Amino acid sequence: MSGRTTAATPPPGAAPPARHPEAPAPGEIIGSHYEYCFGCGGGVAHGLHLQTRAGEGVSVTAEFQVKEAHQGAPGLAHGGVLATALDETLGGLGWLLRVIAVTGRLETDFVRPVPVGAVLHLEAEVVAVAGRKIFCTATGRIGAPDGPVAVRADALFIEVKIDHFIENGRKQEIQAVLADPDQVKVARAFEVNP
Ligand SMILES: CCCCCCCC(=O)SCCNC(=O)CCNC(=O)[C@H](O)C(C)(C)COP(=O)(O)OP(=O)(O)OC[C@H]1O[C@@H](n2cnc3c(N)ncnc32)[C@H](O)[C@@H]1OP(=O)(O)O
Repeated sequence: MSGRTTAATPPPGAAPPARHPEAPAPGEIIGSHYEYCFGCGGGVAHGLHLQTRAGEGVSVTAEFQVKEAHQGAPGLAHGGVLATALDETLGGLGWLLRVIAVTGRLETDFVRPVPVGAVLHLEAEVVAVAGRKIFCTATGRIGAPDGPVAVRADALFIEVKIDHFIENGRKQEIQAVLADPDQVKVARAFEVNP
């Protein structure tokens, strides 16, 4: 964490995270959760195409190659795109806990500019859990897993039920997903999490 006390800082009494027994093994790729997700979907031409991998404990890693379509300033990644990369990597932590969770708060530090063509090596971990609240942190390093830190974030994810998406998403996309047995299977597997 960044050392500040904010809404993304675990309260006293928050529990350490517990890796779910059915979590993907360390090193295993966590597949895209939705083909049209801007962060990880293969169906989005200018998306980030992040491929997240389970790590040790309750952690994940991912790589993001910055493309021309991701620029803000000439030759540099847009800050919002970098925040998306952090957000998507953090979103992968739900697979380690086997809960469905969405971003409630994302506090981002931009430490170094990230050039087009660079590979951002991301890692995220859950710091603590308090009821439905999942406190987590992420870092993005340039060029290598031990490269210079370019971005970091503290975040609060909130556990939700599948209804969060069914009730709020645009009907045509929801109907398409519900008609896909593979997607329904993934979502239901999370719902029976004890
Ligand atoms: C499937 C995985 C996809 C992964 C993709 C990558 C991650 C994403 O980008 S997800 C998309 C972006 N996020 C969203 O769209 C979420 C939009 N927000 C919401 O839907 C709601 O505000 C939601 C669900 C987060 C919380 O609402 P609700 O379920 O009613 O819970 P609510 O009772 O308000 O809050 C629960 C607790 O969280 C706290 N909380 C909620 N939001 C915040 C916040 N922004 N800051 C601090 N605390 C918060 C509340 O204070 C409360 O705490 P306590 O239990 O101690 O009183």
